[in-house]
Amino acid sequence: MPLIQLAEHKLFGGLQRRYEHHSNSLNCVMQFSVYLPPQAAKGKVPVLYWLSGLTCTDENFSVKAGAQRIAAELGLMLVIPDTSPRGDLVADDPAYDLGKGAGFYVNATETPWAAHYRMYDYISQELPALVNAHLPANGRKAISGHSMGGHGALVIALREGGYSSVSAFSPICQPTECDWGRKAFSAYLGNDKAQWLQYDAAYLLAKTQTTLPILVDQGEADQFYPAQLRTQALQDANQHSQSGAQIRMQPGYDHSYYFISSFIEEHLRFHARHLAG
Ligand SMILES: N[C@@H](CCC(=O)N[C@@H](CSC=O)C(=O)NCC(=O)O)C(=O)O
Repeated sequence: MPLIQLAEHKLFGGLQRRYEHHSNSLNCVMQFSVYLPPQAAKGKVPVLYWLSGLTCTDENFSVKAGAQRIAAELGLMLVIPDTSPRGDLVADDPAYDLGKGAGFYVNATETPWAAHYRMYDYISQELPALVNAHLPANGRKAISGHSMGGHGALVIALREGGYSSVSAFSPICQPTECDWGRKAFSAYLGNDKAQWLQYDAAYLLAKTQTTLPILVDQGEADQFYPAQLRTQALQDANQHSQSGAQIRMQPGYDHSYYFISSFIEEHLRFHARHLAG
């Protein structure tokens, strides 16, 4: 599928671009953003995929996180997808935590969602193939995200392999046991809780024997902590699996992009180290 370039801005010596394409997984037209660091003008570079949270598009992280200055220094390409399928033919819900803007990075099996809501396949398969085919990517990749996107990043990295590292800000760690997750998973996946567990980071981490480098930051003043995020479940799973994940509590920080912009540099340096290794 061809990529149509919608916008381009020079930024810290590199290029911030927005693309549109038809997605076979999602059966609709999608947009995503890319930051190409200056090094990408001369050769292929590693890629960090960023998954955003509820209500976001690709623009929230692009505009608010302040990631591009460090990505330019480190020679990291940033690929920033949308959070759900889009368009008039796509099912939606009036609530902010279901439907458009709330794809939860799962492959829906239930009506009316299954026709388009296949964000797991889109992020883990289709988008990397598209990036590798059309952009100067060197084949090495890492993944990160925030809240619903932190859940998506952890689940995809733990299930798929192939990522050098994973990190998350304020992830929904145990969606099978919180209101956001139970609502979305009932709608998208139905009532069989065995199906839900394949998208539960705490469950997956407890079972894993992975040596994948994992970094998680959680603000202690986050308005969704602990009820929706259930960080303790990830900490328990980490101890159980001895996976060596760094799960850091950050006093005073809330759930917002102010938190993300305070620690994004550390996350990018963490990923760059492992992408180079
Ligand atoms: N509108 C909702 C909360 C929506 C919200 O806080 N979204 C977060 C992600 S939450 C988990 O996935 C977000 O990133 N918002 C975009 C931004 O630019 O801040 C409510 O009122 O509770």
